[in-house]
Amino acid sequence: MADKPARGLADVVAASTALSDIDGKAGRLFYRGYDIHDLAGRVSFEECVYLLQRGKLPNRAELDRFTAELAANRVLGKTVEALLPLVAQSGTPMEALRSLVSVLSADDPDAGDSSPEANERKALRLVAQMPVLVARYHAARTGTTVPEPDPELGIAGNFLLQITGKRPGEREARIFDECLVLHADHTMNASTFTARVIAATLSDMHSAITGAMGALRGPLHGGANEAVMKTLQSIEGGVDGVEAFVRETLGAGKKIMGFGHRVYKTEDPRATHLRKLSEELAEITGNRLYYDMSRKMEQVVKEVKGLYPNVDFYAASVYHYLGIPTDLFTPVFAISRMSGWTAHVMEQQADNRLIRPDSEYIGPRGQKWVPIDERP
Ligand SMILES: CC(=O)SCCNC(=O)CCNC(=O)[C@H](O)C(C)(C)COP(=O)(O)OP(=O)(O)OC[C@H]1O[C@@H](n2cnc3c(N)ncnc32)[C@H](O)[C@@H]1OP(=O)(O)O
Ligand SMILES: O=C([O-])CC(=O)C(=O)O
Repeated sequence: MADKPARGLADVVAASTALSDIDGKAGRLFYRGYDIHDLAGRVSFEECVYLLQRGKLPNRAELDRFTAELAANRVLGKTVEALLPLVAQSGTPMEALRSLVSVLSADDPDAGDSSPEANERKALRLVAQMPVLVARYHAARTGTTVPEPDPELGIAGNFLLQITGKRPGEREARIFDECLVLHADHTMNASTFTARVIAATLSDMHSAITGAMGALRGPLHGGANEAVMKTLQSIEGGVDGVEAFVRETLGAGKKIMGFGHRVYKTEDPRATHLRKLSEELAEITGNRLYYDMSRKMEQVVKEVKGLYPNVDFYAASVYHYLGIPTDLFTPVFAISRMSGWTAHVMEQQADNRLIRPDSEYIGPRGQKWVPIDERP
């Protein structure tokens, strides 16, 4: 007989990883041993991708080569190009993009090859393609065209350029770059676990990433950033309406998106940075509304329920201030997390064993089969 399951696998150690580590009590996060507080604002997203996928921080020459390879792979193949206009008319962005990510494998020159070398190339391509895919998807659904990438800009700057149609200010590009670094990896979160389960059957990289996209979409995971923005926009009376909204919502036993975390029992260290970035953008844009509402909401939720904001909470106002449409917030999360997912797939397959836990049977036993015509 199986043991009682840990509900939601809480506290179960499901894999070994050298990619990231969390101290939930102290509110600390590390990528390959580097404290997120040391990386945020200091390394570019490209350096962070290299760190996760290749195992070390790159030196100048390595980074230049890697950046050039990423830029060379910012293209979509003919199958995705053909399907984009059709898929862009359907469902939500995450549903459409999940399907399109799956289609990327049709044009991948390494399709059918899951060797470590092929996986490394696929991992780089997926990180390079994802921002272009989101921008092209957005253009297809709005009937606009995407500006050519600017060779002077990195992944973050080019994404803002392609989504807003305007060259971002230097500070805005750096702020978004920092957001991508902050979201890159996070131990055994639901989407990463999904990717590893798929990878552990020795399936292919694109299958694992497609599954991860599906898991990220839900509002209990990456979908929360979009939900936070919608919540802020739904509150009447701006800052003055926040307290009543929070008390009413929590009083009714409902959740407020962007708060709480399975692992952090204190402030999520990424929220510390995102709060500062939100405040800075409130100043730059001259629009403090969503930052001030967020501060108030944070204070009241803490007072009433003792919960802290997670990564999705201040990411919402930051992305809004950067001019990103609300329904693309979760795709933006995927642009960043692609680096972690792909690295986890490679790590899983480098030392693989099928992931197949047990279950506790709670149904009836001793049932007797009855012919179909005699069943009540
Ligand atoms: C990138 C990310 O994935 S970060 C997380 C993004 N998700 C969200 O922001 C959604 C809102 N938050 C939540 O739903 C949860 O905090 C999760 C899903 C993140 C973590 O879930 P779990 O560890 O399973 O905690 P669980 O949902 O059981 O919550 C424990 C208690 O705190 C309460 N709680 C947790 N989060 C919240 C919240 N955001 N609002 C109100 N109450 C909450 C629960 O109602 C529960 O209370 P109870 O013991 O009185 O019933
Ligand atoms: O770790 C988790 O459960 C969710 C999270 O914060 C993330 O994926 O960044």
